[in-house]
Amino acid sequence: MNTDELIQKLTESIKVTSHIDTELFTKYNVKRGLRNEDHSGVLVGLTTIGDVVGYERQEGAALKAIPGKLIYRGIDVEEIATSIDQEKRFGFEETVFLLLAGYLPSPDELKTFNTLISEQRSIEELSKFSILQLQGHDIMNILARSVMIMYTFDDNADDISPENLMKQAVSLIAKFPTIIAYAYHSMRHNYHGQTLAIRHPKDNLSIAENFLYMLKGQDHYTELDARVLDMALVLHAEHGGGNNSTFTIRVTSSSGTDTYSSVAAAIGSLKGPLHGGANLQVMDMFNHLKGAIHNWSDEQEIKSYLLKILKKEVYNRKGLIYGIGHAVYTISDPRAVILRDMARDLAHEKGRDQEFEFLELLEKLAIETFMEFKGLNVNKQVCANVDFYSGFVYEMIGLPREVFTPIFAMARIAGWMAHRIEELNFESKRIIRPAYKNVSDRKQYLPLNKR
Ligand SMILES: CC(=O)SCCNC(=O)CCNC(=O)[C@H](O)C(C)(C)COP(=O)(O)OP(=O)(O)OC[C@H]1O[C@@H](n2cnc3c(N)ncnc32)[C@H](O)[C@@H]1OP(=O)(O)O
Ligand SMILES: O=C([O-])CC(=O)C(=O)O
Repeated sequence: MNTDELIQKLTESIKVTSHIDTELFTKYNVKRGLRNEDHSGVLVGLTTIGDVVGYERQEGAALKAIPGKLIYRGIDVEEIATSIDQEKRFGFEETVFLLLAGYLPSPDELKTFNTLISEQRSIEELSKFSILQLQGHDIMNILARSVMIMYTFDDNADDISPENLMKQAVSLIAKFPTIIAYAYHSMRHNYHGQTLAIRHPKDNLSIAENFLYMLKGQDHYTELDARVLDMALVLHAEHGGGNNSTFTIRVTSSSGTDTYSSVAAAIGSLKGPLHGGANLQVMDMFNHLKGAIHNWSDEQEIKSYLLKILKKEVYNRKGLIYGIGHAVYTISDPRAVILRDMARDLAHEKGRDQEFEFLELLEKLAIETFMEFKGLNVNKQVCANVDFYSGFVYEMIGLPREVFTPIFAMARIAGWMAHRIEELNFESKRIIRPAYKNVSDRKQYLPLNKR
């Protein structure tokens, strides 16, 4: 047997080794995906950071779907969004402070915090050149590797004392935009023959402005672009302990591992197309649908195509409509509602109303088609999630698709670090170690000469 044949044989074994009867989950009362029958999540922890609300639990009755709410440290994110919008100021730094400290900063605290972030943006020369040398097209992957490089250059990398954790949190939050901008330019230079532009971060700019500056250069972004990005960062900063990447940070932190290993793991989780990577998938799907649908306002044509997607007959044959559905939200994801309004206004300004109307119609028809397709098999209402409009918004402010998911990480690093700090510091902490029931048959060991 040659090695290719062996790989083939090993691959075929997956059908057998990975087969587990679905009814066994019911038999042993195993909650698939840590989810209850009614789709609500199995309670695995307590937190004081984010609260994600999509339904009400009524005594002795089924869950009641309600419009989604997202709360950061007790404060409704919609209130934060409204306030920064009305006051025409940047809100991500304040949000980060709120998530890390548990309260809103005073003007003086915010000013000092902005200075602290500014001071921490630069990457030491050695790490910078190591990052620039990293090969690869995927910036999420480069970001994860860059974070591991930071471990090498941190003299206190393994110190998990509260003070050091807070210092590492601020440093990572400040450096993520720099790393992402460098990684993007390096990728562009290496693979697309473009000029290698390595800008020093600028003081006195908000995180959103500095990222746009580092990515696009002076005079290549507007005040509105920066405000839109800032709002997106505020909306993506935190989402409770149960989302896949934050749970990853909590699981890895509970083993006592270092910050960089834990954050790299979370980046890997967020990249997944069912999680943060969906913002890219939505745009790919949208671009496909723009070509595949002849009449962008023909509801019948659109619905029959979406049905084919769900039946795995067209597009990538995965059967998923990206940007639709959520583990917690039912009637609405509050972030998608805000991003949809932003997308509408921006599309108007950029002369892309027709595309926006098509995307908005897709949202409505995807939900209808999904409910009709699933019929009685799904006892849950679905809605557009945060990823449905974000890519379109980023595209309109001139951001390249390669940074869509990294922007999510640039915001979520705040929530991740708040959860890591909580996981390592609450009194009743314990290593996260659930159980798996083994459902295989016992077999006798056969000596090599008898096989
Ligand atoms: C930042 C974020 O992570 S937001 C989520 C981003 N991800 C996406 O947009 C990808 C598309 N959406 C999905 O895959 C899902 O809705 C998820 C992963 C977000 C949530 O999945 P689940 O927790 O399984 O959702 P839920 O319990 O509501 O699923 C009910 C059923 O509908 C299916 N379903 C849910 N959403 C979709 C969708 N968009 N397209 C097709 N089928 C879907 C599920 O696979 C599940 O099918 P099953 O009963 O045959 O197993
Ligand atoms: O909560 C989830 O499962 C996914 C999500 O929306 C997020 O992490 O922002």
